[in-house]
Amino acid sequence: MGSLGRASRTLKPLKLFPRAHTPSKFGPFTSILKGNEICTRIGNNHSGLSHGFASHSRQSSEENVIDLSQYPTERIRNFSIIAHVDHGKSTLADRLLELTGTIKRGHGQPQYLDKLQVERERGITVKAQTATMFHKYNFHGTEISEGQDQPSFLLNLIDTPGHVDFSYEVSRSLAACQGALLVVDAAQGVQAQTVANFYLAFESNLTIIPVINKIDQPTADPDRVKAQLKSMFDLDPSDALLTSAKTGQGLEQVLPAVIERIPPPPGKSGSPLRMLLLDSYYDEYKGVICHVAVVDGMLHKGDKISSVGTGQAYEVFDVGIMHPELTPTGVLHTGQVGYVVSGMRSTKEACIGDTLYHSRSVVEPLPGFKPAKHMVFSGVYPADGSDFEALNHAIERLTCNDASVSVTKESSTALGLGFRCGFLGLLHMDVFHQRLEQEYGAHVISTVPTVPYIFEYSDGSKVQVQNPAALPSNPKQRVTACWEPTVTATIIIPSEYVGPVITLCSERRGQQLEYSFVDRYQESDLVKLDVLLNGQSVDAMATIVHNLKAQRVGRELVEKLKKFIDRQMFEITIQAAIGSKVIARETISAMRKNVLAKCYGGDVSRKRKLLEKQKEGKKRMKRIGSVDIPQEAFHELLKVS
Ligand SMILES: Nc1nc2c(ncn2[C@@H]2O[C@H](COP(=O)(O)OP(=O)(O)OP(=O)(O)O)[C@@H](O)[C@H]2O)c(=O)[nH]1
Repeated sequence: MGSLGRASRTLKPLKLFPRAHTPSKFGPFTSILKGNEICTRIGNNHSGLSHGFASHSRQSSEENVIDLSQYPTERIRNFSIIAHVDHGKSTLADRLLELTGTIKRGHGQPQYLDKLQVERERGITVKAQTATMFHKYNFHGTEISEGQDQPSFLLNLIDTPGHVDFSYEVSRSLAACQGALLVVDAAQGVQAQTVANFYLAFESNLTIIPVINKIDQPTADPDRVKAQLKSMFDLDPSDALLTSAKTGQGLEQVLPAVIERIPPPPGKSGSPLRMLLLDSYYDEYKGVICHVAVVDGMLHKGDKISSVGTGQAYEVFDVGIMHPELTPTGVLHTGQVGYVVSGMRSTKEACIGDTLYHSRSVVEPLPGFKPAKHMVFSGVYPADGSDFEALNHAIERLTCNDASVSVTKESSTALGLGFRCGFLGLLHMDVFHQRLEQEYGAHVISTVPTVPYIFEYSDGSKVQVQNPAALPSNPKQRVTACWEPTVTATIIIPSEYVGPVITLCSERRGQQLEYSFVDRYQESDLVKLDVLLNGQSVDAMATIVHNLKAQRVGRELVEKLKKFIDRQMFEITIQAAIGSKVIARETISAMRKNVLAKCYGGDVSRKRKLLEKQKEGKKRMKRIGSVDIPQEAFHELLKVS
């Protein structure tokens, strides 16, 4: 589809905040923002500082204060919060952290887990973040004897991004979870990323708890959203939690639902250690800090561990949980999610999806993650050619925290040495550039983004081209065929947007393969079935039926009516008709009133007169058609289909 223009994706407007500190170019800088309780650092070359926690682990005197041995797998729940963009994941995460006392209420920093500067400026989550919470809860209402405390649960919450460009973060997060809160905006309802994230969770066999959020909005329509959840995902509407992360309404149901409905992690504590490397980032002082999920076994500080991916061995210097900052615990048990510092110095050592295990044991590697699929490629060059090495260093550090970017070195006659980077989308590319600048002070020039093409040359060879410079200037001379990536997409939109969307698609050379209504209207042979009483159509009884069923329905209708309409002083004909064609008919004979009953004796002419009068009356009533139809007849008609 050609190189992608910026307009092809909706980017969130950049909210610019005054920058109190301008990072010196590629040099270290540290600024300290103070919240009510937690002091968070941000900075450029303390890449961990960009997460707000790397250099701010809790005091080592706190080590072992949290006794993780109290949390066997039955008392652990690992869950992600997934949703479409802006449906309130991070705000809900804030409330849960407050509810469990993990952060102070009114900590002064909304969307606490959105720690990157780029996240705060753009108001979107780009990195999944884990936080460990502790919550006392009476599971299944188990009886608790007097003086005995409610059992405490260890809950690992992973807040994930909503934008499609960061869905790699979502799929990695789900690998550490057994359940997910599927948050849906009560006014907007199910959106594109709700569907995509639902299927990610569904395919990972996670327990999905629907949370209809923002119920405080005047346009909230939770019933409509429940119906969507049922029709699109077959989620039971009665399972949905109704919340407002803004006002706090309904939040008290969330953690009980997490504990009751999501199963504990399935790992085996007696088996040799297996840890899944979920994420990593680089800290100037500690080296690479790995986020891990302990699938089996147990990890202690001082243990020797090895990587399946690289075969290298390390000693564990520090181990702990994110509560919500790095909190050393000295140990991690089966099912727990935490961090490990083991002296890895380069990003190449921390391969996301890798299995870490005790050096002398033999283990089956964990499945890991599918490699990221790069959709957009662009060249990244230092603005000043002499800064190539510094840029190299910065990109290496940043890719440690964003494993979904592919990087290869390249050179350009005009720009010198640089890198060709693959991204998951244009927003991803934009965010990567912004992070390079904000966290590493790198000033870069990026080339026009392009999708990967395939070219076939006259010698029969096929090459994937991610850089226009790789093509000969007159491709016609040597290129025999070329291919561009396409997708077969299903676009679901409200009818008022159909026109503009079709225009947009055709502008992008999209071909419309099929067009249909989601609520599945289809051409049908329908007829109006009239009910006539004494030849007069009763509009309230008319119905629209399929032509094939008309005969049967018509017959049933007239039979039912015959049972429910009382005999009257005149004959009643009941007919079912399609247009002028009568398809069923019944008759209710007249009641014969004995008008001569009081006529004792008397002459014949008087009796005849009375009978004539009766006949006239019947005719009049029949003509007017005032047939009394009891209420039940209408009810019974509803049952005919
Ligand atoms: N009225 C109302 N607004 C809410 C509620 N929850 C969140 N918001 C607002 O919705 C906006 C988006 O909230 P976030 O928590 O950042 O949403 P998110 O799903 O984490 O967004 P991404 O991470 O970018 O996908 C913010 O302005 C919140 O203040 C709610 O329950 N009611």
